[in-house]
Amino acid sequence: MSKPTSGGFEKTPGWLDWYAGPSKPQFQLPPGSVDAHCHVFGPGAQFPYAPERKYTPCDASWEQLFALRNHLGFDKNVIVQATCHGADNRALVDALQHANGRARGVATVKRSVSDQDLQAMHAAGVRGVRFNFVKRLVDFTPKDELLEIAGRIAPLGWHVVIYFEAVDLPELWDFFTSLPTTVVVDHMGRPDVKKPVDGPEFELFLKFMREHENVWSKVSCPERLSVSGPPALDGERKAYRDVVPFARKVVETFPDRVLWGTDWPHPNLKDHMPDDGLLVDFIPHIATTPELQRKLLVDNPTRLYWPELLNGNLK
Ligand SMILES: O=C(O)c1cc(C(=O)O)oc(=O)c1
Repeated sequence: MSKPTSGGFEKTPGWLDWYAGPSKPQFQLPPGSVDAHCHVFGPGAQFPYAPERKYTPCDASWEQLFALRNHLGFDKNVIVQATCHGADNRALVDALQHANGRARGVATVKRSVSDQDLQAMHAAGVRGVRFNFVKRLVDFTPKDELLEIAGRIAPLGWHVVIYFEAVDLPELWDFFTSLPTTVVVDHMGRPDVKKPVDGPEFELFLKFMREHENVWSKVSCPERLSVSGPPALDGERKAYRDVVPFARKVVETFPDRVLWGTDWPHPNLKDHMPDDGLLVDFIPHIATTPELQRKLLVDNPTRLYWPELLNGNLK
């Protein structure tokens, strides 16, 4: 049955709802694993979607997100502000405040944000801001405004999350490399997986990480990047194989600067909605040893989002 969006909103035509009844993963997540990229949507009646949004989703509440966390076997979440909420972070902050310390957040802010707002978000668990360059999702924000924001959040110990398409990296390079904080790339900078993994486009992304030790990457979203499929549905255990060489390359080259997330509730998928249990079962194909898995799922996200939990045991 189709899921609702509340508050009098109407879902974007063709919207795919998140998957109900995901399977239990066969891959056992290491203790302390973090789903480091997921979202909440609304609910619209409580937290209206932003007037400037490019899509209207079905609702996806923190209760539903935390139920998925428990079902899949994650310990914690990093909730990333979804573009359908613009720079209104209330749904995100509400989710963080209901998480009992088990969620941290990445917000979207404008130049007009006050220091008091930033402090309040920090107290709720926000640890970063997201700059989005994907044209179908957001209107353009001038770089001087983004740099000003980066300069203001840096002293809080926050980082910048960037979302862009691979073809735009050359043009954005100078801006990205001028950012003063840790920089986390969403979904590997969206490589075109039809192109060779050792071709010039992906090589530029690897060079970006190699030459800048402050740059991290989420090796997430095979369901978005895959061209050949097959989809992670109906028990399919060989899903998204065309993405594996790209994600593996990043995990193995930069094991201490990679993160993984479900991307639940998977905004804007057009073709299918994955079974999140099977998505978790994709992880051992891209992080092939227990050590790489522990770094990807536990050590790295803990270092970035819960540094206060470290007691000298983690590198
Ligand atoms: O590719 C996307 O459509 C997408 C959208 C959003 C968002 O709307 O925030 O977040 C993502 O991580 C991915």
